[in-house]
Amino acid sequence: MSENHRTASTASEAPGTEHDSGTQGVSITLEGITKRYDSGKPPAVDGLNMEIPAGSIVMFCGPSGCGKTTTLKMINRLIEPSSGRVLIDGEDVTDLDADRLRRRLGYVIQAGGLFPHMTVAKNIGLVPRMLGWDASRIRARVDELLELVSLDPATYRDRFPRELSGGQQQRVGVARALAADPPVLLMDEPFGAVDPITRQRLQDELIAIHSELKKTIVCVTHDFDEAVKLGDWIVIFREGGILAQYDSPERILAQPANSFVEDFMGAGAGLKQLSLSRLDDVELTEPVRVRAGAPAAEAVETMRAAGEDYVVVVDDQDRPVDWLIASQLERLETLPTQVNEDLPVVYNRASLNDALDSMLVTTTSSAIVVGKRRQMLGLVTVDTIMDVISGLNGRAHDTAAEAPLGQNEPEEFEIPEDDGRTGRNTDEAIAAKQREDSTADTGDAGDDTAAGDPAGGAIADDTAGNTTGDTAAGEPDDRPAGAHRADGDRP
Ligand SMILES: Nc1ncnc2c1ncn2[C@@H]1O[C@H](COP(=O)(O)OP(=O)(O)OP(=O)(O)O)[C@@H](O)[C@H]1O
Repeated sequence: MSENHRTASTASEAPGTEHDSGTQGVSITLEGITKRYDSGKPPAVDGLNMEIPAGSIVMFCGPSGCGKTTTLKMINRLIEPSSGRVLIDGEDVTDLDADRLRRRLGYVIQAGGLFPHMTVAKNIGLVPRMLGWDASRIRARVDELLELVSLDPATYRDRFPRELSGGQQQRVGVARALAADPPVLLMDEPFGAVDPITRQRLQDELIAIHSELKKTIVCVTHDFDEAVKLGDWIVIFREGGILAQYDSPERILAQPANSFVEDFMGAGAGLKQLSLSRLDDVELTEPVRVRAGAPAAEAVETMRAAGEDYVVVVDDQDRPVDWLIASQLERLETLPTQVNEDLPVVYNRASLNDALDSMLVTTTSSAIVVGKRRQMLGLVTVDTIMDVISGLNGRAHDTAAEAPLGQNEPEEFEIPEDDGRTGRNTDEAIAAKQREDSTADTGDAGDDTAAGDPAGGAIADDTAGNTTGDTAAGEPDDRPAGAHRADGDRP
């Protein structure tokens, strides 16, 4: 289980107070926020109510065009809500002037969003300069932040963004967002533009930074696995900023609230649960260990005495060399000393998913777990992994009581009079209207582009696909707010 998940239960209680390593996170409350870009169309976000607990990481997930970025940008007022309020630590953001807003909300976008003509130090010092800090204070802060994001200040301070790799630019972007020590960090697809290995490293660093600073982090992602890895809580939106589920990763994986969430997660949700647990966290099985080069007959005796039918051969430093079943042992004079490269070996920091992968590749029902210097710690078996899945299902139940509140109260939506239907704002009416709008969008992608949406037709196409599929399936019970309210064990 990742560090952030271990701290999830305390994160929601984190006070919004100062401590030694900086300002801790504060809560964010969305009160019925709606964004309507175009008066003739359904809102991009509709009557969204949501609590984001202080000090937690909340991941916004959902298909393209469902309103994730719009919701995020309404928090820092890059987009003004058409109606509703956003409260940061209980204070309405519309009452905050630009300086106070900058101090409270750091913002990270893809590829860091750095100014190409400014050095790293200038980029990071941008907000402190606007806030009138003196030069020596800014310089000290820049160096402190570069250390925090694992970049050597002397090497990187005076470089320009073009002289950095994608991952380094992203780190500088995070440092810049943290410059004025805001209690809240908003991130929009922060790791979208880097390769998978750098992405994994940056995710691990974000978890480390979060466990040190305890900021409130709201992060938009396309990648559900990233949401599971980073999130204390995950929000899955459907079109129109409608909340399909707001819950812990464990619970979303074990108990998706509706078929939309199930479809969004795709196949293998059970397996994704395994990426929540590390081998470190599970009890390993101790096999019969025998020394490389020893007489095979002795090994058979030791194996029989232990009531087992296989042994693991280790070298004099306890590193695995081979494993042998009884019939193989009986054919040998002495035990092998040559390392069998095909052994399913996994490190103890790996996830259970990694362990299962290694078992599948070698078609064995267990894997050898090693720690520092490749010393064998024990075996993990398929049975252990199955037990963990059942345990996660139980824990998913436990997190239900802590889940933050979230639901939509869609605003009254007038069906145009000449449309031949009557009635307002029923699920069916909205669904029918959306279906119609989506069909119109698909046929006229140029309209969206003209409205200022840079992704234009691509978004319209996706959206049309989803809406038509969902509503045609006729799942009135699938409305997210209803699904939440119907869930008796939630607050
Ligand atoms: N400036 C704009 N003018 C008009 N419509 C917009 C504008 N910005 C976004 N939209 C529309 O609002 C809806 C939500 O867009 P938003 O960017 O919030 O979605 P998203 O979930 O972040 O999508 P993606 O994952 O593709 O970035 C989409 O239908 C989009 O076309």
